[in-house]
Amino acid sequence: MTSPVPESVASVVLEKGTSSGSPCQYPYRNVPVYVRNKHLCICLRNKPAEQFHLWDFTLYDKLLEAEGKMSFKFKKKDCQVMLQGDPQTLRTIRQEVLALMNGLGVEGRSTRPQGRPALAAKGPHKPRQQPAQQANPYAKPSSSVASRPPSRANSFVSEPVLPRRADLKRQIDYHSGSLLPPLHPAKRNASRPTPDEMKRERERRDASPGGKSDSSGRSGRSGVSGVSAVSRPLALCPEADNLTEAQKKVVNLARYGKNVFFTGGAGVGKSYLIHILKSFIPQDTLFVTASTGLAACQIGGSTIQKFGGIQNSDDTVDRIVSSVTKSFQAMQRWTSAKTLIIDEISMVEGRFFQKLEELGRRLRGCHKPFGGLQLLISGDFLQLPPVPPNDPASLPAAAASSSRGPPGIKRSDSTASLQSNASTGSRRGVRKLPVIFAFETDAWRKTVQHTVELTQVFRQSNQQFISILNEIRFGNPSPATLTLLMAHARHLINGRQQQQQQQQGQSKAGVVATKLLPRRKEVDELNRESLRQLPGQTREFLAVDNTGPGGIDLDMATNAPRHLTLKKGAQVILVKTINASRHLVNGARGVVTQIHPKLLVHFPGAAGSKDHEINATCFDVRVGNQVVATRTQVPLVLAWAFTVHKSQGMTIDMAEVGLAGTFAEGQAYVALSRVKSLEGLTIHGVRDENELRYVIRANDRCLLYYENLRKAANR
Ligand SMILES: Nc1ncnc2c1ncn2[C@@H]1O[C@H](COP(=O)(O)OP(=O)(O)OP(=O)(O)O)[C@@H](O)[C@H]1O
Repeated sequence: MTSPVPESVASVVLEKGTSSGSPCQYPYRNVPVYVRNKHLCICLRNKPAEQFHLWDFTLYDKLLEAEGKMSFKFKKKDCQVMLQGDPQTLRTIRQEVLALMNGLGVEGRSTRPQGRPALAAKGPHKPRQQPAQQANPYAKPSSSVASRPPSRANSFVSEPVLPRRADLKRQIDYHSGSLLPPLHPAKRNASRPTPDEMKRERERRDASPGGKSDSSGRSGRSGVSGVSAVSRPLALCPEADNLTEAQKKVVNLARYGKNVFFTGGAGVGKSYLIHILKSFIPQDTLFVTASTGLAACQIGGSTIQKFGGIQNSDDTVDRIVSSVTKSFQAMQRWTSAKTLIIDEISMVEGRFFQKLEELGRRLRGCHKPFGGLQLLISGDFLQLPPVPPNDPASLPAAAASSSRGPPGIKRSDSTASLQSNASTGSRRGVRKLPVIFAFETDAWRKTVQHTVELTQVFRQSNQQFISILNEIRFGNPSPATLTLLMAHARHLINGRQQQQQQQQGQSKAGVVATKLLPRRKEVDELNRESLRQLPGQTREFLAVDNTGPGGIDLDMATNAPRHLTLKKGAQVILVKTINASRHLVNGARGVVTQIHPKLLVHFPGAAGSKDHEINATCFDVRVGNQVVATRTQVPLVLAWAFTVHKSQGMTIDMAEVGLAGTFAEGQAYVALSRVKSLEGLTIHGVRDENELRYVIRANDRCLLYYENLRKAANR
């Protein structure tokens, strides 16, 4: 029996079919809704509670979080329940219902549609029929179509099915807006160009002025290119109107089910694009992931390991397959996914990427790369590299047997890495292997069909600063750049200038520049010490965690701290967008102005001059559509200092970058590119231009990769 949820109150509309065929709606405002005794109960005023037995019905539920709406369709009773209320309440109700149905072994379906549920106008909802060609996930694929796995008693989700490319395309096109209706497969084939036509089209484009950079847009008019429809106007979300041509190209390739890698320097809008992609790809088959928990948190996804149900990425593929197939949920993710987004690919180790590709094929029972999953990959290989894996030869025998990399990887002979991760390794007596980037693997070559380079920088507007950062990205700063950067080095500033600079830094109502440092230990110490030195009382904020059945490490999976101590005057940064229209966005810097009775923070960049009250908010850890764990905490962290790794993906108003101890290629670039302007930047930890030159490093193989990319684009 499930415990009641008495505090769940929502506005309810019951829609019941009538004998005449037209449905009738019965609205009720703010009534208790809860799950009890295997029923979804709705307490109606002056009436017996409406009870929907979860055993009897096939249930299709829809949750529109942004609009605070959810609907359940009880197919056998020809009835729909539409709920409107606080998203958190709706989520709780939904989780209760689904958990109970799961326990009961009731069949149902969870969907997250793109549009509003047009419940009154339409007849009973019919789930889209999927082609029944599920492969046996337990067997190595011998052919693309295998037998269906035995159905599971405890399933509330219909049998997972293999996506077919044609269905995937149709679905993406359909959901992306009315402007792009589903194409008949025959028509699509008719419009698919032959290699000769493609060649002619390329020549035509190259001959036209500006044709190369504009391939996404005008080329489509000829109707010859494989992405011919790309010239159609986009009907996605309002932000899509602002997309650059290159960003639009990514969107259109994604709409056509292509595997795309979109890359570019810091601040070119890669994460922004992911939000756009999320707005039109069907949510029930889309999984948004990133290489690290923090990066995943920024785009509302999970880590790639979490998606794949991978406990230890050093394990062999055989071992991972055997553990994943024991987890129904992990299997369900692998088989129900049609599109997988991977952000911050630069930090995904090549051997692991190769394993993922094999896992995709084996677990989905399909010989195509990644088992036919559509991959949308984002990142910049000139930013932070992957952590080098352990050398199996230096591990104890048992561990070593599980760490051998998969075949199909082009061995790199050297990595000119500055990484002293070797030092971490050697501390434990474990050697590290040279890093292999994802783009160096066979899996990459087989999978990635299109690469789009985004070049327009949005984070910075000053052209001089943009070109300085570009030089740094490619590890090749000119003498003029080094001189200019050294002018921002703190130790060169005499006392008076330093004081002025501090005053400038603090002119924004007590907010000081955030220090970006290479190592976590220094960062923790600095934050602790700065807080200790502040006078006044402290107030503690403890997170309320729900780690879910998997016992997720919420420190890794969310940006919110388990334990936050604040004082009046503490430097803080918002780690979640709480009100975008008032610029209270993830990354906004502020200073605490009151801790009792309310927590007030002044954000100089926010709309309005008043201090803003900050309350605890819920951080969801999602795997695909499902919230698997939550942390409720005040969305702030101390911001005197941050690690460079943690800052990847952030925009920071004022930063003081500590370059001493920089250990990874691309690390200096990530740190320096967080600020919007040179005025917001101070550098320390380097004494002269030679030292500065030394820490600005880019990986040679990545440089070559981008050089080849440019050559190919210009060809
Ligand atoms: N087409 C666009 N129109 C307007 N603003 C944009 C556009 N694309 C990106 N931006 C803005 O540019 C800023 C940087 O974008 P974003 O964080 O997505 O860059 P990024 O490429 O992911 O950077 P990083 O590599 O540092 O993570 C954000 O404030 C974002 O809102």
